[in-house]
Amino acid sequence: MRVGLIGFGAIGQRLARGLLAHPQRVTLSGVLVQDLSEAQAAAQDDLAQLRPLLSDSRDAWLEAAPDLVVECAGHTAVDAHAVAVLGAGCDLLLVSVGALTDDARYERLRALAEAHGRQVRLVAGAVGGIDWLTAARDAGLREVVYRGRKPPQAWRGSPAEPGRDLDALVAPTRLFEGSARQAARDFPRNANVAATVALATLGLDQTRVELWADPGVSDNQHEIEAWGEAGHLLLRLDNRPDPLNPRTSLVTAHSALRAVLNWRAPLVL
Ligand SMILES: NC(=O)C1=CN([C@@H]2O[C@H](COP(=O)(O)OP(=O)(O)OC[C@H]3O[C@@H](n4cnc5c(N)ncnc54)[C@H](OP(=O)(O)O)[C@@H]3O)[C@@H](O)[C@H]2O)C=CC1
Ligand SMILES: O=C([O-])CC(=O)C(=O)O
Repeated sequence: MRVGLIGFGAIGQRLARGLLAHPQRVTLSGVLVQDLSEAQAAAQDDLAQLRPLLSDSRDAWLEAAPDLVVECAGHTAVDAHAVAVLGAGCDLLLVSVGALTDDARYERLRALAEAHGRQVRLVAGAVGGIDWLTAARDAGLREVVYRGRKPPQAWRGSPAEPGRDLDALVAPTRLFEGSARQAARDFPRNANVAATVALATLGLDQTRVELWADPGVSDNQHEIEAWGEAGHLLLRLDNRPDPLNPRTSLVTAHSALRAVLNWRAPLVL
């Protein structure tokens, strides 16, 4: 299977490294980047072999004929490239799940995938339990809450920063309380998982979200609680941040890698 990537940041680099470790199962067809010289500089050591595969031209990158494209670049990249990728006949794995808080975009991508006989899949990413949640949804769910808790510096550059000295926080501070739709829209680099949990369960408007900056934690904590006919789920993950981008959990790239390797595997777990 030929796999193309969009984005070569923390997730893209870690995922590329993982794909290169499975040459018998996947071939990296190309990496679409925004800033070519920055990407060339990032492609060091074991990633140096990727330099010829980096491209800032979507047409040239698509000419390498990926079967599957993994988006790991952000909401604006979904906006810019998802339609063209599906139009070119590729499957699409989205990491920036929060981009689907736009209902029109969601429906457009779904319809395009259907028209081309392709699939859009959403990565589980930084969270777990999505299998239980989707099964419990079919059994009947009443209430779902997602709580995200990260160190203060992980919220830099987000709407929580203006008017707040993140470095001076001495106690856990709630930055947001509301719907998953609003959380994922307002915090596009921190709350994609709010959209993932919501899309797997009660939907973007019925799933409740709290986001916290907590000077007492060093991991990215994700807590999911759900009540329904199938029972009660209480799940907490203490995710190591990716050193390249501390607002992103290190496991996210591995979740994308697992999804790619499972795409056509004869036996999947
Ligand atoms: N589902 C999940 O569990 C998670 C989802 N995410 C999502 O994944 C995204 C990527 O995360 P991460 O790798 O840590 O972020 P990084 O900021 O480390 O890397 C993103 C890279 O994508 C590049 N980029 C941005 N727009 C485009 C574009 N249109 N075409 C090509 N490249 C582009 C950026 O370039 P530049 O620096 O020039 O902007 C940057 O190099 C996040 O923005 C978030 O939306 C993140 C964590 C968890
Ligand atoms: O990686 C994480 O911990 C979660 C994250 O940033 C997101 O959902 O956007």
